[in-house]
Amino acid sequence: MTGLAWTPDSWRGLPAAQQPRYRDAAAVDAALAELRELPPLVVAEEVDHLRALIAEAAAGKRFLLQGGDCAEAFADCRGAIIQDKLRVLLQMSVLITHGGRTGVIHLGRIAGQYAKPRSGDTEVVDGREVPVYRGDLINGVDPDQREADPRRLLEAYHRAAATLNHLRALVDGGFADLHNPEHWDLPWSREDAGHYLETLDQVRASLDFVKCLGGLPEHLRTGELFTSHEALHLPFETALTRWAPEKGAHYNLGAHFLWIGERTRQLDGAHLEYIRGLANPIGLKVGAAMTPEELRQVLSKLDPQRQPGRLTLITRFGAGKAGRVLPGLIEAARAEGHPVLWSCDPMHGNGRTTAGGLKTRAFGDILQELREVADLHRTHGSRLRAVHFELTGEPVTECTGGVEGLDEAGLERAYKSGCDPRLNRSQSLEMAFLIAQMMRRA
Ligand SMILES: O=C[C@H](O)[C@H](O)COP(=O)(O)O
Ligand SMILES: C=C(OP(=O)(O)O)C(=O)O
Repeated sequence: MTGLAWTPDSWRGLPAAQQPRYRDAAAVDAALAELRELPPLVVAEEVDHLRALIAEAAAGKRFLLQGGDCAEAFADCRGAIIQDKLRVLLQMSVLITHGGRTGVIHLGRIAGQYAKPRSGDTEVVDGREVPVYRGDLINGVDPDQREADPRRLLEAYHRAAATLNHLRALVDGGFADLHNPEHWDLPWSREDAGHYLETLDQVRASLDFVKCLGGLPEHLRTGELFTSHEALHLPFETALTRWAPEKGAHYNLGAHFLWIGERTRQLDGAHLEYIRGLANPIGLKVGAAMTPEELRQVLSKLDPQRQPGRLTLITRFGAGKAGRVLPGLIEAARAEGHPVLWSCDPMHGNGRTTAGGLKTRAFGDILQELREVADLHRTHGSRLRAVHFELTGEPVTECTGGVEGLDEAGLERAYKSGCDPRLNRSQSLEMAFLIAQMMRRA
């Protein structure tokens, strides 16, 4: 699996973008040494299982739903918040399953999504220039806590472990049971819910029917949940990388799935070097600047064996831009024979800042990109079998639009994200209804 001369440390010495600068190098080394000894958060068997499921999605037999916070906050490592995140993913999953007549893989941006790449090194808060917030793994969102702090490396591990422990308990304890009525309280009035109610009634009827037949088999009843985060902080990720002797391969066992972001995917950079040797299924963000030739080179680096389930290409172009770029990329992947899973992240190309300085995204732009990308795949003989969203189960006000008609003036009401705006629960569910409709029509 590993390429020539790859080791978990072979990225060192290559240019590594977006790495924090710490003042106390000895404290970083001590934290990393401790991390290397701590138990892994996931096991290689689960990772292999996810890779097999992703291979099925790429072959059109499943659908991958990846979603969660932009930047998980340590302070949000709380039962109710974790439960809300799981609930919204599961609700979306049921709608997509129903609409697409397909099994859904649940992949949270959760239990480790603590590091953020940023456009600049500093920002101005209340008239003061401070280092930019890079995620709780590195510094604090509070402008007085912006120095990179090595103690956060261990804190991140422990918060991720606690989050994952709670998620596993919820799933094992039946919270993920599709029949559970608590999943089905919609956040809208009957009027607002409009024609979604009809779909919901059909979903309910289907679940009742299955119940009459004796219920779903065990493996379908408790939805599995996998974890993912951006592999950004390379020393941290390396410390969570383990040799699995029974598999003869290296795995990052800090999450089931890791991805490389748009800002760190340089061909000769440290991030691609690090990730290429892992046995995990991996993702790569693909922005509008990616050329077919560059994609060919990336594919041969990350998936030389053309392994099903290995690579998910997560496009993030912005509404109105996919038509110019995507057909060439689809053709390049096909010509090279890579069995990639195509995913659409309609969030990261659609950000803008309001006059009042809040980062937001419009529900309409997000939906437009999703529709454009799905159509382009269809017309170019490819298939979109995955989506990637920044979302939360909480009633935040960060993105505009949706059934509730949130406008810019309403954003300040409950704006919580430390970095980019997320779909709230209502907007996430509406998006799932619309994805389900799209799939049914297709
Ligand atoms: O989530 C993605 C990036 O971290 C984020 O969009 C960067 O935001 P910035 O341009 O404000 O730094
Ligand atoms: C930073 C992210 O995305 P991108 O690399 O696509 O900008 C992200 O998904 O958190």
